[in-house]
Amino acid sequence: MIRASKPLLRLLIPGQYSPFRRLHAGSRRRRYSKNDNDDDDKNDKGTHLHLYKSKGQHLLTNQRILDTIVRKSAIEPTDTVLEIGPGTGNLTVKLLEAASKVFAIEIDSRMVEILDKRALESGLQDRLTVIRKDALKAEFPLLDLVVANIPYNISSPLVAKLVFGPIQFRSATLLLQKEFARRLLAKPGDSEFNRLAVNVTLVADVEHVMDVSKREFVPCPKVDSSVVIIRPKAQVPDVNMEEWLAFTRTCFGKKNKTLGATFKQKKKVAELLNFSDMAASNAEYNDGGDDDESADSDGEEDCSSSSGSSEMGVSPFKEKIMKVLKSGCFDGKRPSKMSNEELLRLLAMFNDAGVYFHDKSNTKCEDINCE
Ligand SMILES: C[S@@+](CC[C@H](N)C(=O)[O-])C[C@H]1O[C@@H](n2cnc3c(N)ncnc32)[C@H](O)[C@@H]1O
Repeated sequence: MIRASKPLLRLLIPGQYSPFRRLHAGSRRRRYSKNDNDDDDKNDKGTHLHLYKSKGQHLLTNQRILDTIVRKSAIEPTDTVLEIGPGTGNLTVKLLEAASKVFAIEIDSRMVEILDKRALESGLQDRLTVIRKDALKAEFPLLDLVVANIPYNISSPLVAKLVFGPIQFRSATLLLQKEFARRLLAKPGDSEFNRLAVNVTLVADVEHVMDVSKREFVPCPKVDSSVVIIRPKAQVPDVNMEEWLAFTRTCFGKKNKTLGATFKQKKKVAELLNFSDMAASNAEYNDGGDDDESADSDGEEDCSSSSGSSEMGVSPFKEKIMKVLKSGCFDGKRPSKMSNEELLRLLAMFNDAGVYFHDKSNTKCEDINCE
C-alpha cells in the first residue's frame, strides 16, 4: 500500500503536476506497506489514495505509451471498447476520445468514483459505462475491442475468458507482465514454450507491440511489462475445447519429457482408462447401444464398445496408448517442441482409438496455464 502525499485530484492527471514524480521516488523507497490489507481503507476518504498491491494497482502515467496503446488498437469512431481495470482513468480518457462507447470494469469503488469524476470533467461521460465488479465474474457486454492495462494477478484467467468466452471481438490490446507476454508469444522449441501458448494460439494470433519499463508505472512494480495484441482466429479447429485443455494438461505436465514416457505412467493410464470407459458407455447409450465403428482406429480391436473398454485392464489400455503413439511416431516427441497441428493430430488419433481426455478436477476454460 502506498499513500500519495498530495491531494487526490492532483494525482489523477499526469503532466499537470509533479506528484507522480514524488510518488515515484517514494515508491522506490517503499512500494507498499507490509500491511497490504484491502480492508484498510480508513485513510482513503480524505485527500489520500492508497494503492493496493493485491489489486495490481500500478498506474501507467507515460502519455506517449498510452497514446501508442490507443493508436495500435486501431479503434474506429464507431467502436465499443471494453477496458478492464481502468484505475484512475489514464487510459480511459484516451479511449473515450477515440471510441463511440467505453465499458470499464473496475473492482475498486474508489477508482470508480475517480473515473466518473474524470469522465465528467472531460465532457465525455455519456460514452462511459463503469461496471463496479470483478472482471472475472462480470458478464462482458457486446464489444468490438478490448484495450486494457490489466491487473497482472488475473492475466491467465482473463485471457482465457476472452479467447474461450462467448463474446466475439476484433482484438484485445493488453498490457501484461513481460514474462507472461513472452510465454504467450513463445513458439515450439523456445524455452518459454508452454501450455499457455499452445492453448491460446489454438484460437487466436498474438502480436508483440512493445516492451514497457517498470519505471513508467506508479508505484514502480518489480517487473517490466509488454503490450501484446490478441486477435481471435476467423477459423478455429473443430475440437472439443474441454477435452483439448485436459489433453494439453496431460501432455505438458512435464513438457520436456517424451510422450512415450509421460503416457507410461500407471496413474495417468488408469485415469485415462476410467474416463475413456465412461465416454464409451455414454456414446453407446446415446447411440441406442449400437457399436460406434468410427471409434476403432484400425478395426483390429473393438476399442469403442463399452464391453470392450470397460473390461480392459490398465495394461491392455496402456498398450493401446503406446500403439497410437508409435503409429504416429509420437512416442519420442517432446511437447515442448510440438506444433498445434501435431498435437491436434495426436488427439484425433487417440479419440479414433477410443482414448478420451478429461480433467478430473473438472477443467474449466479459465484453466489454460500450466505452471
Ligand atoms: C494495473 S492497474 C491499471 C490502472 C489503469 N488502467 C492505468 O493504466 O493506469 C489495474 C486496475 O485493475 C483493478 N482491478 C484489480 N483486480 C480487478 C478485477 N478482478 N476486476 C476488475 N478490476 C480489477 C485495480 O483496482 C486497478 O485499478
